[in-house]
Amino acid sequence: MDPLTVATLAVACFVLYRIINFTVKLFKVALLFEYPLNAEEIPSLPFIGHAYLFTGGNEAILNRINQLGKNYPTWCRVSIGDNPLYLITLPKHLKEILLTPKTIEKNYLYEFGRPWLGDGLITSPASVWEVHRKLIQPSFNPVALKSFVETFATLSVTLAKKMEQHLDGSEFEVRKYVSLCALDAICATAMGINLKAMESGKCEFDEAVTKLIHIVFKRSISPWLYPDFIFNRTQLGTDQRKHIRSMQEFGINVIRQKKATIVRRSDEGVSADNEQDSFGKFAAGPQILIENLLRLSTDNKTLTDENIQNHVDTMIVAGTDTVASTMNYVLLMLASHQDIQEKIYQELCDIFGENVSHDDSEELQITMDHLSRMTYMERVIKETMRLFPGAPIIGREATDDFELGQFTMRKGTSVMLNIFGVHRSEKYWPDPLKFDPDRFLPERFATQEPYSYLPFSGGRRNCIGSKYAMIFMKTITATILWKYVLTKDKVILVKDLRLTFDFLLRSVDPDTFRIARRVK
Ligand code: HEM
Repeated sequence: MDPLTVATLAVACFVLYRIINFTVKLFKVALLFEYPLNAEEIPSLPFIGHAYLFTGGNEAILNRINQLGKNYPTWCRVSIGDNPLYLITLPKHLKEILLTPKTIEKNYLYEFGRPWLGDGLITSPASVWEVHRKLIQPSFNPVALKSFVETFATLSVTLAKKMEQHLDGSEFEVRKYVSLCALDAICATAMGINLKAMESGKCEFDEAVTKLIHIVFKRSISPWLYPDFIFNRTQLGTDQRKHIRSMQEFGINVIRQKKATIVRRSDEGVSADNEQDSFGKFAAGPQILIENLLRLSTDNKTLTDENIQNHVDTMIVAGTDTVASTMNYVLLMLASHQDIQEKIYQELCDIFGENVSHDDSEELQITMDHLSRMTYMERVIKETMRLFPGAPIIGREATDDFELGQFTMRKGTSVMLNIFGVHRSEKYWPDPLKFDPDRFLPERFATQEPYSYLPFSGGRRNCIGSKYAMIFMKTITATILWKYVLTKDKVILVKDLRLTFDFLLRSVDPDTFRIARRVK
Protein backbone atom coordinates (compact mmCIF):
# COMPACT_ATOMS: atom_id res chain seq x y z
CA MET A 1 0.00 0.00 0.00
CA ASP A 2 1.39 3.37 -0.89
CA PRO A 3 1.94 5.90 1.91
CA LEU A 4 -0.87 8.15 0.70
CA THR A 5 -3.45 5.32 0.98
CA VAL A 6 -2.15 4.43 4.46
CA ALA A 7 -2.43 8.06 5.56
CA THR A 8 -5.93 8.38 4.07
CA LEU A 9 -7.05 5.17 5.82
CA ALA A 10 -5.58 6.36 9.12
CA VAL A 11 -7.41 9.68 8.89
CA ALA A 12 -10.65 7.89 7.90
CA CYS A 13 -10.31 5.50 10.89
CA PHE A 14 -9.70 8.43 13.22
CA VAL A 15 -12.74 10.36 11.91
CA LEU A 16 -14.88 7.20 12.17
CA TYR A 17 -13.68 6.66 15.75
CA ARG A 18 -14.60 10.28 16.65
CA ILE A 19 -18.04 9.92 15.03
CA ILE A 20 -18.75 6.68 16.93
CA ASN A 21 -17.50 8.20 20.15
CA PHE A 22 -19.67 11.28 19.67
CA THR A 23 -22.73 9.16 18.80
CA VAL A 24 -22.27 7.07 21.95
CA LYS A 25 -22.09 10.24 24.01
CA LEU A 26 -25.19 11.59 22.33
CA PHE A 27 -26.94 8.30 23.06
CA LYS A 28 -25.99 8.59 26.73
CA VAL A 29 -27.24 12.16 26.68
CA ALA A 30 -30.54 11.00 25.18
CA LEU A 31 -30.81 8.50 28.04
CA LEU A 32 -30.28 11.26 30.55
CA PHE A 33 -33.33 13.03 29.21
CA GLU A 34 -35.43 9.91 29.62
CA TYR A 35 -34.25 8.39 32.88
CA PRO A 36 -32.95 9.63 36.21
CA LEU A 37 -29.24 10.35 36.08
CA ASN A 38 -27.23 7.53 37.51
CA ALA A 39 -24.09 7.53 35.43
CA GLU A 40 -20.90 7.82 37.47
CA GLU A 41 -19.57 10.27 34.98
CA ILE A 42 -21.93 12.66 33.26
CA PRO A 43 -20.83 12.88 29.62
CA SER A 44 -19.63 16.24 28.48
CA LEU A 45 -19.87 17.35 24.83
CA PRO A 46 -17.28 19.31 22.86
CA PHE A 47 -17.64 23.11 23.13
CA ILE A 48 -20.84 23.13 25.19
CA GLY A 49 -19.82 20.79 28.05
CA HIS A 50 -22.97 19.90 29.98
CA ALA A 51 -25.01 22.82 28.66
CA TYR A 52 -27.31 20.21 27.09
CA LEU A 53 -28.51 19.43 30.63
CA PHE A 54 -29.86 22.96 30.73
CA THR A 55 -32.06 22.67 27.66
CA GLY A 56 -35.62 21.48 27.15
CA GLY A 57 -37.33 24.29 29.07
CA ASN A 58 -36.92 25.64 32.58
CA GLU A 59 -39.06 22.94 34.20
CA ALA A 60 -36.82 20.22 32.75
CA ILE A 61 -33.76 22.16 33.92
CA LEU A 62 -35.01 22.36 37.50
CA ASN A 63 -35.91 18.65 37.46
CA ARG A 64 -32.49 17.74 36.12
CA ILE A 65 -30.68 19.82 38.73
CA ASN A 66 -32.87 18.24 41.40
CA GLN A 67 -32.02 14.81 40.04
CA LEU A 68 -28.31 15.66 40.03
CA GLY A 69 -28.62 16.68 43.69
CA LYS A 70 -30.30 13.34 44.50
CA ASN A 71 -27.77 11.24 42.62
CA TYR A 72 -24.81 13.17 43.97
CA PRO A 73 -25.92 14.18 47.49
CA THR A 74 -22.49 15.60 48.38
CA TRP A 75 -21.47 17.45 45.22
CA CYS A 76 -21.10 16.95 41.48
CA ARG A 77 -19.26 18.81 38.79
CA VAL A 78 -20.84 19.98 35.54
CA SER A 79 -19.62 22.53 33.05
CA ILE A 80 -21.37 25.05 30.86
CA GLY A 81 -19.04 25.52 27.89
CA ASP A 82 -15.58 25.73 29.45
CA ASN A 83 -16.85 26.88 32.83
CA PRO A 84 -16.98 24.19 35.52
CA LEU A 85 -19.65 24.46 38.22
CA TYR A 86 -19.90 22.41 41.42
CA LEU A 87 -23.44 21.68 42.57
CA ILE A 88 -23.28 21.42 46.38
CA THR A 89 -26.06 19.62 48.27
CA LEU A 90 -24.43 18.62 51.59
CA PRO A 91 -25.43 20.98 54.46
CA LYS A 92 -21.96 20.72 56.04
CA HIS A 93 -20.43 21.97 52.80
CA LEU A 94 -23.09 24.66 52.37
CA LYS A 95 -22.16 25.92 55.81
CA GLU A 96 -18.45 26.04 54.97
CA ILE A 97 -19.10 27.91 51.73
CA LEU A 98 -21.47 30.41 53.32
CA LEU A 99 -19.19 31.13 56.24
CA THR A 100 -15.74 31.35 54.68
CA PRO A 101 -14.66 34.81 53.46
CA LYS A 102 -13.05 32.97 50.55
CA THR A 103 -16.42 32.52 48.82
CA ILE A 104 -18.06 35.85 49.50
CA GLU A 105 -17.74 36.63 45.76
CA LYS A 106 -20.61 35.73 43.41
CA ASN A 107 -19.77 33.49 40.44
CA TYR A 108 -19.63 34.39 36.75
CA LEU A 109 -23.35 33.73 36.17
CA TYR A 110 -24.17 36.91 38.13
CA GLU A 111 -22.05 38.89 35.64
CA PHE A 112 -24.96 38.69 33.19
CA GLY A 113 -27.11 40.69 35.63
CA ARG A 114 -24.55 43.49 35.93
CA PRO A 115 -25.59 45.51 32.85
CA TRP A 116 -28.91 45.89 34.68
CA LEU A 117 -28.15 45.80 38.42
CA GLY A 118 -24.53 47.03 38.31
CA ASP A 119 -23.10 47.33 41.81
CA GLY A 120 -26.40 46.52 43.55
CA LEU A 121 -25.85 44.10 46.47
CA ILE A 122 -26.75 40.93 44.55
CA THR A 123 -24.31 41.44 41.68
CA SER A 124 -21.59 43.67 43.17
CA PRO A 125 -18.01 42.41 43.44
CA ALA A 126 -17.02 41.60 47.03
CA SER A 127 -14.84 44.70 47.45
CA VAL A 128 -17.78 47.04 46.64
CA TRP A 129 -20.29 44.83 48.43
CA GLU A 130 -18.39 45.04 51.77
CA VAL A 131 -18.71 48.84 51.82
CA HIS A 132 -22.24 49.16 50.45
CA ARG A 133 -23.81 46.45 52.61
CA LYS A 134 -22.66 48.35 55.72
CA LEU A 135 -24.23 51.54 54.37
CA ILE A 136 -27.54 49.87 53.52
CA GLN A 137 -27.92 47.60 56.57
CA PRO A 138 -29.31 50.40 58.86
CA SER A 139 -32.22 50.86 56.43
CA PHE A 140 -33.39 47.38 57.52
CA ASN A 141 -32.95 47.87 61.28
CA PRO A 142 -35.90 47.17 63.64
CA VAL A 143 -36.89 50.85 63.84
CA ALA A 144 -37.01 51.13 60.04
CA LEU A 145 -38.99 47.87 59.75
CA LYS A 146 -41.46 49.06 62.36
CA SER A 147 -42.02 52.22 60.33
CA PHE A 148 -43.08 50.06 57.34
CA VAL A 149 -45.85 48.11 59.11
CA GLU A 150 -48.52 50.73 58.45
CA THR A 151 -47.67 50.76 54.74
CA PHE A 152 -47.79 46.94 54.62
CA ALA A 153 -51.17 46.95 56.40
CA THR A 154 -52.66 49.55 54.03
CA LEU A 155 -51.43 47.66 50.96
CA SER A 156 -52.71 44.35 52.35
CA VAL A 157 -56.17 45.85 52.74
CA THR A 158 -56.05 47.02 49.11
CA LEU A 159 -54.94 43.52 48.09
CA ALA A 160 -57.86 41.96 49.98
CA LYS A 161 -60.25 44.39 48.29
CA LYS A 162 -58.84 43.50 44.87
CA MET A 163 -59.42 39.82 45.63
CA GLU A 164 -62.97 40.61 46.69
CA GLN A 165 -64.20 40.61 43.09
CA HIS A 166 -63.73 36.81 43.20
CA LEU A 167 -65.82 36.34 46.37
CA ASP A 168 -67.95 33.22 46.07
CA GLY A 169 -66.87 32.89 42.44
CA SER A 170 -64.79 30.24 40.72
CA GLU A 171 -61.12 29.54 41.46
CA PHE A 172 -58.81 32.41 40.52
CA GLU A 173 -55.09 33.05 40.27
CA VAL A 174 -53.70 35.16 43.10
CA ARG A 175 -50.08 35.47 41.93
CA LYS A 176 -50.56 38.63 39.84
CA TYR A 177 -52.33 40.42 42.70
CA VAL A 178 -49.62 39.63 45.26
CA SER A 179 -46.91 40.49 42.76
CA LEU A 180 -48.32 44.00 42.23
CA CYS A 181 -48.87 44.34 45.99
CA ALA A 182 -45.19 43.44 46.65
CA LEU A 183 -44.09 45.91 43.97
CA ASP A 184 -46.19 48.66 45.54
CA ALA A 185 -44.64 47.86 48.92
CA ILE A 186 -41.04 47.97 47.69
CA CYS A 187 -41.65 51.19 45.76
CA ALA A 188 -43.22 52.76 48.85
CA THR A 189 -40.53 51.65 51.29
CA ALA A 190 -37.44 51.80 49.06
CA MET A 191 -38.33 54.86 46.98
CA GLY A 192 -41.09 56.55 48.96
CA ILE A 193 -43.43 56.57 45.98
CA ASN A 194 -46.98 55.39 45.62
CA LEU A 195 -46.83 53.38 42.39
CA LYS A 196 -50.48 52.24 42.63
CA ALA A 197 -49.66 49.14 40.57
CA MET A 198 -52.41 47.19 42.32
CA GLU A 199 -54.99 49.83 41.62
CA SER A 200 -54.20 50.00 37.91
CA GLY A 201 -53.95 46.20 37.75
CA LYS A 202 -51.04 46.32 35.31
CA CYS A 203 -47.55 47.72 35.52
CA GLU A 204 -44.91 48.12 32.80
CA PHE A 205 -42.26 48.19 35.47
CA ASP A 206 -43.33 44.75 36.71
CA GLU A 207 -43.34 43.39 33.16
CA ALA A 208 -39.86 44.81 32.49
CA VAL A 209 -38.52 43.09 35.64
CA THR A 210 -40.03 39.72 34.68
CA LYS A 211 -38.65 39.97 31.13
CA LEU A 212 -35.18 41.00 32.31
CA ILE A 213 -34.99 38.08 34.77
CA HIS A 214 -35.97 35.76 31.92
CA ILE A 215 -33.32 37.19 29.55
CA VAL A 216 -30.50 37.08 32.12
CA PHE A 217 -31.38 33.46 32.97
CA LYS A 218 -31.57 32.42 29.32
CA ARG A 219 -28.13 33.91 28.70
CA SER A 220 -26.60 32.25 31.76
CA ILE A 221 -27.51 28.77 30.48
CA SER A 222 -26.50 29.45 26.85
CA PRO A 223 -22.68 29.54 26.57
CA TRP A 224 -22.89 30.68 22.94
CA LEU A 225 -24.49 33.91 24.22
CA TYR A 226 -21.70 34.61 26.74
CA PRO A 227 -19.56 36.87 24.53
CA ASP A 228 -21.01 40.41 24.53
CA PHE A 229 -20.31 40.88 20.83
CA ILE A 230 -22.65 37.96 20.04
CA PHE A 231 -25.30 38.59 22.71
CA ASN A 232 -25.61 42.29 21.84
CA ARG A 233 -26.51 41.38 18.27
CA THR A 234 -29.32 39.00 19.22
CA GLN A 235 -32.98 39.84 19.84
CA LEU A 236 -32.42 39.03 23.52
CA GLY A 237 -29.66 41.64 23.66
CA THR A 238 -31.90 44.24 22.02
CA ASP A 239 -34.78 43.45 24.39
CA GLN A 240 -32.46 43.61 27.39
CA ARG A 241 -31.24 47.09 26.43
CA LYS A 242 -34.82 48.28 25.88
CA HIS A 243 -36.08 47.08 29.29
CA ILE A 244 -33.01 48.32 31.16
CA ARG A 245 -33.43 51.74 29.56
CA SER A 246 -37.08 51.97 30.64
CA MET A 247 -36.24 50.98 34.23
CA GLN A 248 -33.33 53.41 34.33
CA GLU A 249 -35.40 56.33 33.04
CA PHE A 250 -37.87 55.70 35.84
CA GLY A 251 -35.07 55.48 38.44
CA ILE A 252 -33.31 58.63 37.23
CA ASN A 253 -36.60 60.51 37.42
CA VAL A 254 -37.25 59.34 40.99
CA ILE A 255 -33.71 60.26 42.10
CA ARG A 256 -34.01 63.73 40.55
CA GLN A 257 -37.31 64.35 42.33
CA LYS A 258 -36.04 63.01 45.65
CA LYS A 259 -32.95 65.18 45.53
CA ALA A 260 -35.05 68.27 44.86
CA THR A 261 -37.41 67.36 47.70
CA ILE A 262 -34.55 66.79 50.16
CA VAL A 263 -33.01 70.16 49.28
CA ARG A 264 -36.39 71.91 49.57
CA ARG A 265 -37.12 70.23 52.88
CA SER A 266 -33.83 71.27 54.38
CA ASP A 267 -34.32 74.84 53.09
CA GLU A 268 -37.83 75.03 54.53
CA GLY A 269 -37.23 72.88 57.62
CA VAL A 270 -40.18 70.61 56.62
CA SER A 271 -40.56 67.12 58.14
CA ALA A 272 -40.72 64.17 55.72
CA ASP A 273 -43.94 62.79 57.19
CA ASN A 274 -46.46 65.07 55.53
CA GLU A 275 -44.54 65.79 52.37
CA GLN A 276 -46.06 65.35 48.90
CA ASP A 277 -44.34 64.98 45.55
CA SER A 278 -45.62 64.25 42.06
CA PHE A 279 -45.70 60.50 42.82
CA GLY A 280 -48.02 60.93 45.81
CA LYS A 281 -47.58 60.96 49.55
CA PHE A 282 -44.37 59.66 51.07
CA ALA A 283 -45.03 56.29 52.55
CA ALA A 284 -43.22 55.97 55.82
CA GLY A 285 -41.39 59.01 57.01
CA PRO A 286 -37.64 59.22 57.09
CA GLN A 287 -36.84 55.49 56.89
CA ILE A 288 -37.07 55.20 53.12
CA LEU A 289 -34.02 53.54 51.56
CA ILE A 290 -33.43 55.96 48.69
CA GLU A 291 -33.59 58.97 51.00
CA ASN A 292 -31.11 57.38 53.40
CA LEU A 293 -28.77 56.64 50.50
CA LEU A 294 -29.11 60.12 49.01
CA ARG A 295 -28.29 61.61 52.39
CA LEU A 296 -25.20 59.39 52.61
CA SER A 297 -24.13 60.38 49.12
CA THR A 298 -24.39 64.07 50.02
CA ASP A 299 -22.53 63.56 53.30
CA ASN A 300 -19.54 61.49 52.22
CA LYS A 301 -19.78 60.97 48.45
CA THR A 302 -19.39 57.18 48.81
CA LEU A 303 -22.38 56.49 46.58
CA THR A 304 -22.99 57.79 43.08
CA ASP A 305 -26.48 58.30 41.61
CA GLU A 306 -25.85 55.18 39.53
CA ASN A 307 -25.03 53.18 42.68
CA ILE A 308 -28.25 54.37 44.31
CA GLN A 309 -30.28 53.43 41.29
CA ASN A 310 -28.64 49.99 41.17
CA HIS A 311 -29.49 49.43 44.84
CA VAL A 312 -33.10 50.44 44.41
CA ASP A 313 -33.49 48.28 41.26
CA THR A 314 -31.90 45.39 43.15
CA MET A 315 -34.39 45.73 46.01
CA ILE A 316 -37.23 45.65 43.49
CA VAL A 317 -35.91 42.49 41.84
CA ALA A 318 -34.96 40.78 45.08
CA GLY A 319 -38.03 41.77 47.04
CA THR A 320 -40.95 41.61 44.61
CA ASP A 321 -41.03 38.22 42.94
CA THR A 322 -39.63 36.35 45.96
CA VAL A 323 -42.37 37.69 48.23
CA ALA A 324 -45.02 37.19 45.53
CA SER A 325 -43.90 33.62 44.93
CA THR A 326 -43.81 32.75 48.64
CA MET A 327 -47.21 34.36 49.33
CA ASN A 328 -48.67 32.54 46.36
CA TYR A 329 -47.59 29.20 47.85
CA VAL A 330 -48.57 30.15 51.42
CA LEU A 331 -52.13 30.88 50.29
CA LEU A 332 -52.22 27.80 48.07
CA MET A 333 -51.06 25.55 50.92
CA LEU A 334 -53.67 27.10 53.24
CA ALA A 335 -56.42 26.55 50.67
CA SER A 336 -55.36 22.91 50.53
CA HIS A 337 -55.03 22.43 54.33
CA GLN A 338 -58.21 23.65 56.04
CA ASP A 339 -57.05 22.50 59.48
CA ILE A 340 -53.89 24.62 59.25
CA GLN A 341 -55.84 27.60 57.95
CA GLU A 342 -58.24 27.30 60.88
CA LYS A 343 -55.34 27.18 63.36
CA ILE A 344 -53.97 30.44 61.98
CA TYR A 345 -57.40 32.02 62.24
CA GLN A 346 -57.66 30.88 65.87
CA GLU A 347 -54.26 32.42 66.54
CA LEU A 348 -55.52 35.71 65.03
CA CYS A 349 -58.63 35.53 67.24
CA ASP A 350 -56.40 35.05 70.30
CA ILE A 351 -54.36 38.10 69.32
CA PHE A 352 -57.11 40.45 68.13
CA GLY A 353 -60.14 39.16 70.04
CA GLU A 354 -62.90 37.14 68.43
CA ASN A 355 -65.51 39.84 68.47
CA VAL A 356 -63.84 42.32 66.15
CA SER A 357 -66.13 42.71 63.14
CA HIS A 358 -65.04 41.60 59.67
CA ASP A 359 -66.54 44.69 58.01
CA ASP A 360 -64.40 46.93 55.83
CA SER A 361 -64.81 49.70 58.37
CA GLU A 362 -63.13 47.53 61.00
CA GLU A 363 -59.85 46.52 59.39
CA LEU A 364 -57.29 44.93 61.67
CA GLN A 365 -54.95 47.57 63.11
CA ILE A 366 -51.81 45.44 62.82
CA THR A 367 -48.74 46.45 64.82
CA MET A 368 -45.26 45.01 65.20
CA ASP A 369 -46.31 43.56 68.55
CA HIS A 370 -49.21 41.68 66.93
CA LEU A 371 -46.88 40.35 64.23
CA SER A 372 -44.38 39.02 66.76
CA ARG A 373 -47.19 37.03 68.40
CA MET A 374 -48.16 35.25 65.15
CA THR A 375 -45.90 32.29 65.89
CA TYR A 376 -47.98 29.54 64.33
CA MET A 377 -48.38 31.59 61.17
CA GLU A 378 -44.62 32.05 61.10
CA ARG A 379 -44.15 28.27 61.16
CA VAL A 380 -46.55 27.96 58.23
CA ILE A 381 -44.60 30.54 56.22
CA LYS A 382 -41.31 28.85 57.08
CA GLU A 383 -42.61 25.45 56.01
CA THR A 384 -43.83 27.00 52.76
CA MET A 385 -40.36 28.44 52.13
CA ARG A 386 -38.83 25.02 52.80
CA LEU A 387 -40.89 23.44 50.06
CA PHE A 388 -40.87 26.46 47.76
CA PRO A 389 -37.68 28.46 48.35
CA GLY A 390 -37.96 31.70 46.33
CA ALA A 391 -34.33 31.43 45.17
CA PRO A 392 -33.80 27.66 44.82
CA ILE A 393 -30.16 27.71 43.67
CA ILE A 394 -27.57 30.43 44.28
CA GLY A 395 -23.91 30.80 43.26
CA ARG A 396 -20.54 31.76 44.73
CA GLU A 397 -16.93 31.78 43.58
CA ALA A 398 -13.74 30.89 45.47
CA THR A 399 -11.32 33.81 45.58
CA ASP A 400 -8.65 31.58 47.14
CA ASP A 401 -8.01 27.83 47.55
CA PHE A 402 -10.03 26.33 50.40
CA GLU A 403 -10.81 22.88 51.80
CA LEU A 404 -14.28 21.43 51.33
CA GLY A 405 -14.35 18.10 53.18
CA GLN A 406 -11.51 16.07 51.68
CA PHE A 407 -11.46 18.14 48.57
CA THR A 408 -9.55 21.32 47.76
CA MET A 409 -11.58 23.95 45.96
CA ARG A 410 -9.21 25.85 43.72
CA LYS A 411 -9.23 29.62 43.43
CA GLY A 412 -11.71 30.61 40.71
CA THR A 413 -13.98 27.56 41.28
CA SER A 414 -17.69 28.28 40.85
CA VAL A 415 -20.15 26.65 43.21
CA MET A 416 -23.94 26.43 43.04
CA LEU A 417 -25.71 25.98 46.39
CA ASN A 418 -28.59 23.54 45.97
CA ILE A 419 -31.05 25.05 48.46
CA PHE A 420 -34.02 23.40 46.76
CA GLY A 421 -32.33 19.98 46.87
CA VAL A 422 -31.43 20.12 50.55
CA HIS A 423 -34.88 21.48 51.53
CA ARG A 424 -36.55 18.50 49.87
CA SER A 425 -34.04 15.84 50.87
CA GLU A 426 -35.42 12.86 52.77
CA LYS A 427 -32.12 12.66 54.60
CA TYR A 428 -32.74 15.93 56.45
CA TRP A 429 -36.53 16.24 56.31
CA PRO A 430 -38.48 13.00 56.92
CA ASP A 431 -41.44 12.66 54.57
CA PRO A 432 -40.11 15.76 52.80
CA LEU A 433 -43.12 16.53 50.61
CA LYS A 434 -45.54 16.57 53.54
CA PHE A 435 -46.63 20.09 54.50
CA ASP A 436 -45.96 20.09 58.24
CA PRO A 437 -45.44 23.53 59.87
CA ASP A 438 -44.61 21.89 63.20
CA ARG A 439 -41.19 20.95 61.85
CA PHE A 440 -40.44 24.55 62.90
CA LEU A 441 -41.52 24.14 66.52
CA PRO A 442 -38.46 25.38 68.44
CA GLU A 443 -37.83 22.00 70.11
CA ARG A 444 -38.04 20.13 66.78
CA PHE A 445 -36.08 22.64 64.76
CA ALA A 446 -33.30 22.55 67.38
CA THR A 447 -32.54 18.95 66.31
CA GLN A 448 -32.45 19.83 62.61
CA GLU A 449 -29.19 19.37 60.69
CA PRO A 450 -27.50 22.82 60.64
CA TYR A 451 -27.63 24.56 57.25
CA SER A 452 -30.33 22.25 55.92
CA TYR A 453 -32.73 25.23 55.86
CA LEU A 454 -31.58 28.24 53.85
CA PRO A 455 -34.52 30.10 52.26
CA PHE A 456 -32.71 33.40 52.81
CA SER A 457 -29.24 31.95 52.15
CA GLY A 458 -26.81 32.32 55.09
CA GLY A 459 -23.58 33.87 56.31
CA ARG A 460 -22.64 37.49 55.74
CA ARG A 461 -24.03 37.68 52.22
CA ASN A 462 -27.47 36.48 53.26
CA CYS A 463 -30.78 38.15 52.37
CA ILE A 464 -30.83 41.68 53.76
CA GLY A 465 -34.63 41.74 53.45
CA SER A 466 -35.49 38.53 55.36
CA LYS A 467 -37.18 40.26 58.32
CA TYR A 468 -38.83 42.78 56.01
CA ALA A 469 -40.23 39.88 53.98
CA MET A 470 -41.47 38.02 57.06
CA ILE A 471 -43.38 40.96 58.56
CA PHE A 472 -44.84 41.86 55.18
CA MET A 473 -45.97 38.28 54.47
CA LYS A 474 -47.48 37.95 57.95
CA THR A 475 -49.40 41.21 57.46
CA ILE A 476 -50.82 40.01 54.14
CA THR A 477 -51.73 36.57 55.49
CA ALA A 478 -53.43 38.01 58.59
CA THR A 479 -55.43 40.54 56.55
CA ILE A 480 -56.66 37.94 54.10
CA LEU A 481 -57.45 35.15 56.57
CA TRP A 482 -59.23 37.54 58.89
CA LYS A 483 -61.77 38.24 56.15
CA TYR A 484 -61.82 35.20 53.89
CA VAL A 485 -61.77 31.43 53.88
CA LEU A 486 -59.65 29.93 51.10
CA THR A 487 -60.63 26.63 49.50
CA LYS A 488 -59.68 24.41 46.60
CA ASP A 489 -62.08 22.30 44.55
CA LYS A 490 -59.49 19.56 44.55
CA VAL A 491 -56.85 19.49 47.27
CA ILE A 492 -53.42 19.97 45.78
CA LEU A 493 -50.51 17.80 46.91
CA VAL A 494 -46.99 19.16 46.87
CA LYS A 495 -45.79 16.22 44.78
CA ASP A 496 -48.31 17.11 42.06
CA LEU A 497 -47.21 20.74 41.70
CA ARG A 498 -45.09 21.23 38.60
CA LEU A 499 -42.32 23.73 39.27
CA THR A 500 -39.96 25.67 37.08
CA PHE A 501 -37.35 28.37 37.67
CA ASP A 502 -35.50 31.28 36.10
CA PHE A 503 -33.32 32.08 39.15
CA LEU A 504 -36.65 32.35 41.00
CA LEU A 505 -39.06 29.51 41.67
CA ARG A 506 -42.34 29.53 39.76
CA SER A 507 -45.26 27.18 39.02
CA VAL A 508 -45.73 25.75 35.56
CA ASP A 509 -49.53 25.85 35.82
CA PRO A 510 -51.56 28.70 37.32
CA ASP A 511 -52.08 28.27 41.09
CA THR A 512 -55.73 28.91 41.84
CA PHE A 513 -58.17 28.76 44.77
CA ARG A 514 -61.58 30.11 45.81
CA ILE A 515 -62.40 32.68 48.45
CA ALA A 516 -65.54 33.11 50.52
CA ARG A 517 -66.30 35.66 53.24
CA ARG A 518 -65.52 34.26 56.68
CA VAL A 519 -68.66 33.91 58.81
CA LYS A 520 -68.39 33.59 62.56
C1 HEM B 1 -39.64 35.55 50.74
C2 HEM B 1 -38.92 36.53 50.28
C3 HEM B 1 -37.43 36.47 50.01
C4 HEM B 1 -36.63 35.40 49.78
C5 HEM B 1 -37.03 33.92 49.72
C6 HEM B 1 -35.29 35.91 49.58
C7 HEM B 1 -34.18 35.12 49.36
C8 HEM B 1 -32.90 35.61 49.17
C9 HEM B 1 -31.74 34.80 48.92
C10 HEM B 1 -31.72 33.29 48.86
C11 HEM B 1 -30.70 35.65 48.78
C12 HEM B 1 -29.26 35.26 48.42
C13 HEM B 1 -29.09 35.47 46.93
C14 HEM B 1 -27.73 35.09 46.40
O1 HEM B 1 -26.83 34.77 47.16
O2 HEM B 1 -27.59 35.13 45.17
C15 HEM B 1 -31.18 36.99 48.92
C16 HEM B 1 -30.40 38.11 48.81
C17 HEM B 1 -30.91 39.39 48.85
N1 HEM B 1 -32.20 39.76 49.13
FE1 HEM B 1 -33.72 38.53 49.55
N2 HEM B 1 -35.33 37.26 49.68
C18 HEM B 1 -36.61 37.65 49.96
C19 HEM B 1 -37.07 38.93 50.16
C20 HEM B 1 -36.31 40.07 50.04
C21 HEM B 1 -36.80 41.40 50.22
C22 HEM B 1 -38.23 41.76 50.61
C23 HEM B 1 -35.76 42.25 49.95
C24 HEM B 1 -35.71 43.74 50.00
C25 HEM B 1 -36.61 44.51 50.50
C26 HEM B 1 -34.61 41.43 49.62
C27 HEM B 1 -33.38 41.91 49.28
C28 HEM B 1 -32.27 41.12 49.05
C29 HEM B 1 -30.96 41.66 48.70
C30 HEM B 1 -30.62 43.12 48.49
C31 HEM B 1 -30.10 40.57 48.60
C32 HEM B 1 -28.60 40.61 48.32
C33 HEM B 1 -27.91 40.66 49.68
C34 HEM B 1 -26.40 40.77 49.63
O3 HEM B 1 -25.77 40.15 48.77
O4 HEM B 1 -25.88 41.47 50.48
N3 HEM B 1 -34.98 40.10 49.69
N4 HEM B 1 -32.54 36.94 49.17
